Amino acid sequence: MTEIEFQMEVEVEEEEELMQNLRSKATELLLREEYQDSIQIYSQIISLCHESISKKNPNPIHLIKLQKTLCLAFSNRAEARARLFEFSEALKDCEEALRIEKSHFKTLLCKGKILLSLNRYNMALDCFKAANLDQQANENCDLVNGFLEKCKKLESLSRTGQFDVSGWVLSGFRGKMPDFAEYVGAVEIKKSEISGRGLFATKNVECGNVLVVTKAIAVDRAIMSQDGGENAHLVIWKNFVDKVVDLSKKCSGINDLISKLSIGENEESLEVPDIGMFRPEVEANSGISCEKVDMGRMLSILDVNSFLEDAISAKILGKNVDYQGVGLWILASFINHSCDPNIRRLHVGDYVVVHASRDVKAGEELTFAYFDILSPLTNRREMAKNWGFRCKCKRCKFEENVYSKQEMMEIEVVLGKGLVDMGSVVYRLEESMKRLMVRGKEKGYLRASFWEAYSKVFWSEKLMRKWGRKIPTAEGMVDSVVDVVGSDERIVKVYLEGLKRSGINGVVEMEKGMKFGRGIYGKVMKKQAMRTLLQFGNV
Ligand SMILES: C[S@@+](CC[C@H](N)C(=O)[O-])C[C@H]1O[C@@H](n2cnc3c(N)ncnc32)[C@H](O)[C@@H]1O
Repeated sequence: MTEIEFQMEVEVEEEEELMQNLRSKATELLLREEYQDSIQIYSQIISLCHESISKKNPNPIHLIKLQKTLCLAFSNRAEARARLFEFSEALKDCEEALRIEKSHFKTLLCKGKILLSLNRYNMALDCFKAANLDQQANENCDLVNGFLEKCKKLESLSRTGQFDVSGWVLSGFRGKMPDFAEYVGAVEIKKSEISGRGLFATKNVECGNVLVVTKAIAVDRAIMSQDGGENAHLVIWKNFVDKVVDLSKKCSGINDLISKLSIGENEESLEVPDIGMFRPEVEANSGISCEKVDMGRMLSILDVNSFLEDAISAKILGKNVDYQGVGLWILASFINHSCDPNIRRLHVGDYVVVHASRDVKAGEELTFAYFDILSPLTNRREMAKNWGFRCKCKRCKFEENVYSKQEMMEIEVVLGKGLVDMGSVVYRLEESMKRLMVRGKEKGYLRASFWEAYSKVFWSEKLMRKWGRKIPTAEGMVDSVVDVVGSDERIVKVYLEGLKRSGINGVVEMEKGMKFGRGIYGKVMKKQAMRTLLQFGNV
């Protein structure tokens, strides 16, 4: 061996030792979940490898070792970056690793998982299929097969929208939560007559059909103690805001989407985004966001667009009624409120499922209720005010008009006092509607507003004995209210109680009950599960 050759061998040995030390350090940091620091060390390894490879005449065996080290460093840096939601950078690292070793098992798994997070189910499937051809797949058979199955299922769900939570509901919400994928059905975003932009149906939609399924950008939840009060709400809100801000800083795609949301002012001048950008399989901007987050604007956006998971979600998650959650579901944020809505939302895990709560015609704006709409106009105005707007829906416009009549005002005042015979409130309202010639849908509007009075009468045998003959039947009242506000558990329960009392329990009546159930839960729930949730009798 010449002096030069000896010198080169020493250098190679020293370099290999240095690499080995760096690799151990980076792996340790990765395992300790100190991703940022591990990224730095992997970057150092990558630079060292590039330097050595670019030297003239490297020893072929050493070159192979360097390529292996480089491939692994790219792969591990991708893993760390993916953990930090730096998906675009992570994908670039995966490409570099796969350029060196086309079928690098670990990298293919990492790339597949990133693509799954980005809702690109088909491309993820290709990655896991390629990984399955590698020798290492034999030792990781269950893992790879699990991913392959998951991709196929999510791809099919995102294409067909045929979600089903029945099994989970029937198991009492125990066991594995059903799989959900992003789904964008027959909808588009357009200018709305209500305010700014809104979501619209592009086809006729049957009651219960799923229109959108989308995952929260961030959500925070807690079980409220009895005396938790204001403080507990503030803690949830703060955690939620922190999560959104953190994500916006890390991912420019998310930051871009959030910046399209309304701050509740000048909505008419806002850009109308193409629905295509919300579809799964679409390449989103997943780069690192360099922009600083404007906290004032962010807080206004979250104030206007975040939703509380409502009571049914608590039921769906099997938690108690003190359970509270707040989240941001971007596509759902384009949906306006109406007191005459045609869709409902159901929360399952981090997903919100939006479905038609009655039959919808192509071109109709899709609206859901931001707050309890089975309440009088004055209360609804108050709730809309808390949301920062004055409701411009058809029902509010009609009721504002009717309330100029003294007798209607008086009925609302009496209802507000509470301690009156609710039968007399219902009777007065029905008589006033006759006198004022209120008909059809408008009757439903007012009955929905005075729901509290109607339901108290229908639930009380005593009041029914006294007023039953003078007021409409429970079935008639339910039909006209569902016609305007869509289904609601409280309405269906009154309907079922009415059937029980009258002893009518026929197929037609139960079919109708099922249709109401589909309006509440959507077609994600089959008959048996719906019966359980609504506590249908022996149907
Ligand atoms: C979640 S955003 C709905 C989408 C919004 N229109 C947009 O263009 O981004 C909520 C905001 O929409 C407006 N909005 C929603 N429903 C409304 C209604 N019924 N009447 C008036 N404004 C409404 C209010 O400004 C509210 O703060």
